[in-house]
Amino acid sequence: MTTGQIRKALSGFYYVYFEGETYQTRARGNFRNRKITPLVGDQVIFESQNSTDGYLLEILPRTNELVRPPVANVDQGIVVMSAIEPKFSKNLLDRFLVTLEYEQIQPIIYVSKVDKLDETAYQEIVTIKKSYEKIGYPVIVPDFQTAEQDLTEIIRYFPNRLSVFMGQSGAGKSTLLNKIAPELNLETAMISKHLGRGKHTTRHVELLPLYDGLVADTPGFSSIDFLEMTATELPKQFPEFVAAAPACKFRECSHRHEPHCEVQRQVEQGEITKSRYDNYLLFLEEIEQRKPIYRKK
Ligand SMILES: Nc1nc2c(ncn2[C@@H]2O[C@H](COP(=O)(O)OP(=O)(O)OP(=O)(O)O)[C@@H](O)[C@H]2O)c(=O)[nH]1
Ligand SMILES: [Zn+2]
Repeated sequence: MTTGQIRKALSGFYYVYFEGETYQTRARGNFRNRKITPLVGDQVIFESQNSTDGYLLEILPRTNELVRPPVANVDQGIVVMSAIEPKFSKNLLDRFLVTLEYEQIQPIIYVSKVDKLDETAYQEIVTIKKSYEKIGYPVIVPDFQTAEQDLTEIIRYFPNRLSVFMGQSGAGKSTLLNKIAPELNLETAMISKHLGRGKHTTRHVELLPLYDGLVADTPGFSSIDFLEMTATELPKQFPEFVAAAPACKFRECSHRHEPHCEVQRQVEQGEITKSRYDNYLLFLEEIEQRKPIYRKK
């Protein structure tokens, strides 16, 4: 018995990596009955006499699991946001960030297509970068003058981590990944949207080695609804609210109507970015409206 990691799942087989070797395994019958589906990224206990006839015996506890792509134990999400075409959306960015925080995945923000901006629009992106860095998020914006992609800045986040790229369609995910690792030739693999569309392609995910880390060859969710999060969990996904909350008068402050709310005070003072707070209110409303509403007639 050995502990390894599932790096690929295909047609009922799980490919487990252990010390430089890959073992083809299946889930044991009694294992399947427990209704746990093994996921790529899982740390597993397996047994194998050779490289093709192994069995999965147990899945070790996960830190998280994504549905799209189906990957467990994700360490970081590279959120690719295009500066233009499609237009930069703080609403979308905050959706990604909230979801990643909820899954305990470290976000890295990368802004693409800045070479298409004029000086004024570029400065707006720089302002946005500063406001998110103040919260604690790494934001990578390529240099305007040279339009050089400073890849070293992003590459240093890869070692020893499992990364998933995400961002809306056309944001530049495959373009970026191909620049980072041309040898992976991900052009086709990353185009997830084409997979489900009538082509008889089996949807599968694979973890590929990249700069001493791993990257999922399929990008993450492109649009997000907060299906599981509750209204009380939402403010906990905004690090700057979490930092301010101990100074709120009420312990479970929703930072909305309560008096002596530190979050609202910091928004008024300009210490917390207004757009973050406005998006928080929008998301809160979305979560609340998800529940059935009973109205008196
Ligand atoms: N000028 C410029 N164009 C870019 C940049 N990044 C991506 N593009 C272009 O934007 C388009 C979309 O880029 P992709 O890399 O396919 O985007 P994607 O996020 O993988 O898109 P989906 O596959 O739809 O999810 C392509 O035509 C790219 O050439 C950039 O930094 N600058
Ligand atoms: Zn408050």
